[in-house]
Parts: sequence; C-alpha cells; structure tokens
Amino acid sequence: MTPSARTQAAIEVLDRIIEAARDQGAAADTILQRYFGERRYAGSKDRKAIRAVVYDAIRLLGDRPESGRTAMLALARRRPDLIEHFGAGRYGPSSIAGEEVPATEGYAPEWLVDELDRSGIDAFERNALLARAPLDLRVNPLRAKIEDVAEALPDTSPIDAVPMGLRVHEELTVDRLPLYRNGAFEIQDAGSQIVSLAPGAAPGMTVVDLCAGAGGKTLAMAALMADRGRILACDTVKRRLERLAPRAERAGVSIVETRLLDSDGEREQLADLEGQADIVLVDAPCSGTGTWRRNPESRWRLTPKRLDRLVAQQAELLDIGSQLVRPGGALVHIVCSVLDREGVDQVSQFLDRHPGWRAEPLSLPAGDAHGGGVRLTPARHSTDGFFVAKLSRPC
Ligand SMILES: C[S@@+](CC[C@H](N)C(=O)[O-])C[C@H]1O[C@@H](n2cnc3c(N)ncnc32)[C@H](O)[C@@H]1O
Repeated sequence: MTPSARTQAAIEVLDRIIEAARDQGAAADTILQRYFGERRYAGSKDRKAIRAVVYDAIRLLGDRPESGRTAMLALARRRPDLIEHFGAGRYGPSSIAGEEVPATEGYAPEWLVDELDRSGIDAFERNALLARAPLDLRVNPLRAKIEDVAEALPDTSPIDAVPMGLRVHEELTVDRLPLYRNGAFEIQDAGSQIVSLAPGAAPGMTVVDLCAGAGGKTLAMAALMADRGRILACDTVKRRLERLAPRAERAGVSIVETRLLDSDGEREQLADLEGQADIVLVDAPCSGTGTWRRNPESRWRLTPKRLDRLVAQQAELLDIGSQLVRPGGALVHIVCSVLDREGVDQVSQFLDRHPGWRAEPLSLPAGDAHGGGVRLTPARHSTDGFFVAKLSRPC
C-alpha cells in the first residue's frame, strides 16, 4: 500500500471506531482485526503502520470526534508528513478543503477530567494512563516453573513484586508458542495478577467469582488454590463464560464450575450458595478508566449516565455477593478503574448499608492504600489502574 492509501485506511478504521464508541459496539482492536481480515492485500508493514496512526489519533483526542477524517486532520497538525497524503494518489484521502475543521485535541471529555481530578489523578498519572501498555504474562505454577518459562522466553524479565509475572520486551506473538498452548502461562497484566492475590484464595476454599468473564482472575485464584477446593465462576454473558472451560483445561485446572446467570434472577439462581462461600469476588463491570493504555477509545464511550448506571450495578452486585459470604468470610471488590466513585465511595457506601462488615487492611506486593482499599496506577506501579478492597463479614 502507498503511504496515502494507508492514511485513507486509517481514516476508514477510525470512522468504524467512532461509530462503535457511539453505539457501544466492538473495541478498536477488534475493529482493526476485522478491517484487515477483509483486506488480505494489506501486508504486515501496512497493518503495523495503519494501527500506529489509528492509535496515535485516538490518544490525541479526548472526546469522540465527528469523523475519521477530522481525527486524521487533527493528527496531521502534529505530523506534517500526513498532510502530504491528502490529495495524493488514487487511493489516498481527498484534498483538504479550506473550511475543514480538525477535531479538538484533549485528554478526556471535560466531565471525566473533573471525575479524575476528584479521584486524585494528577497530570503525571494521566499521562501514564494513556501511554502504551506492556505485555505481561502470568506463569501457571500448575504447569511450569517461572525460571523455566523465563529461560524459554529470553525477551522477558521478572516483574518486580509480582510473584509469577514476566514482562515481554520484544514484540512476540505469544499465543502461538507451544508453552502457551500447554498452559505454562496466561497473558495477564501485572495489576490484574496483583489484585488476584487480594482474596487470599487458598487450597480447599469455596470461592464464588461472580463476574468471571473468560476467567482471568478465576484461573489465577485456582493456581493459588493448587487446584484444590471449589470455584463457581458466574457471568451473564454466555460467550465470555464459554471461553473459560478450554482455558481451564489448558491450565490444568479442574475445580472450576461455570454458571450462566440471568441479570433479572441472580439472587434466586445463587440461592444454594447463600452463606456458603469463603470468598466472593466481584470483579465488577466498570468504566475501564484503568485500562486506557490498552483501550484509549473507551474515553469516547463513557457518558455521565453510563457511569451512573455502572456505579448502581456495582452496588447491586456487591449486595448480591454479600449474601453468599459465610460468617467470617470475605467479599472482594475489584474494578479496573481509578475513579473514586467506583472504588473508595462504593466501599464506604457498602459499609453504610451493611453494619458489622469491615474493610480489611490488605498486604499486597504493590499498591497504595486508598480509602478502604488499595489502588494501583500505571504511573506509580507500572500496571493497569485498579482498585481493590476486601470486606469481611462478621462472624
Ligand atoms: C471486569 S469484567 C470481568 C473480568 C474477569 N473477571 C477477568 O478477570 O478476566 C466484568 C464482567 O462482569 C460481567 N457482568 C455484567 N453484569 C453482570 C451481572 N449482573 N452478573 C454477573 N456478571 C455480570 C460482564 O459480562 C463481564 O464479563
């Protein structure tokens, strides 16, 4: 592809990403994959160049732009080489007309910047939230030793304070490696590995993972339990939960059962577990502000209304989860968000609604005490942003 054809392709991809952000459609990465899947003529260098320009444009614009073209015009103000592609060649974007207005640069929609300020996320933290994320692996002790995986993957190094973590330094398609296929490791951000330690999962326990998704934290806990005990992994989205069984098999995990829930009848569907669980994990649906390094376009999806809905849903899930905890057991709240409304405030409101419960001090290998829990941020801990709290039920 010519340089101008690549720029036109980036504009088309951005159009799709903008539409998906407006309609709560697919993530930018999925859209890029689909786009390239439909254009087999795009070689690996073309794909790499188009992907880089698309993500540069997304990072530059805090609010959802009107179109891919206005986004590209904004990026071209920073990258004059791109201006030359407009009106150059048959497959490139058309010439720039005098009255065209580029999209406005910014960090995030204004209301969201206020929420970040209120949550103590300063300029230093903000820059790191939008930087490029590293690729982290969690070695699975049920299948391998960290030293052996590190030796087999020389372009990795141990991650400080993350017992089973390796950080990948070179571009590596890890999911094609035999070690990955044999379950020796999973792809999991260091922050996600650290918060998975918060429940204190141990062999023999009964654990409910209420929002298990495809089981990233379920599998991390199963490894800590040495595959002994019981984990009930629940979710309301079938296609996510269905991905868990093959992952568990690959990882050598046998203690996980899945249960598909219907969001209208969760309490009834979980009634058999009332007061039974040593640990209930609520890795709740959230704004994802802690994962902007990976999904910077999610800034374009969030609205004040959507955040209100997520906060209400998290509170509801914590209440449902609390019913399943045995006396003396614990409810663990996790969000990949740095907003206090979803973390600190959520915990203090839970404690107001549930007299007798208390927030346990957490001793994790990394993180800062924050309200009733611990917060991890990209700037301070070189992880995705997370908030985690452990709430114990009175005996
Ligand atoms: C942050 S993700 C979980 C990620 C997962 N625990 C992991 O470590 O990979 C939140 C999950 O909550 C699920 N969810 C949304 N509403 C739910 C509900 N009412 N009950 C249970 N799960 C729900 C979503 O489908 C999503 O998979």
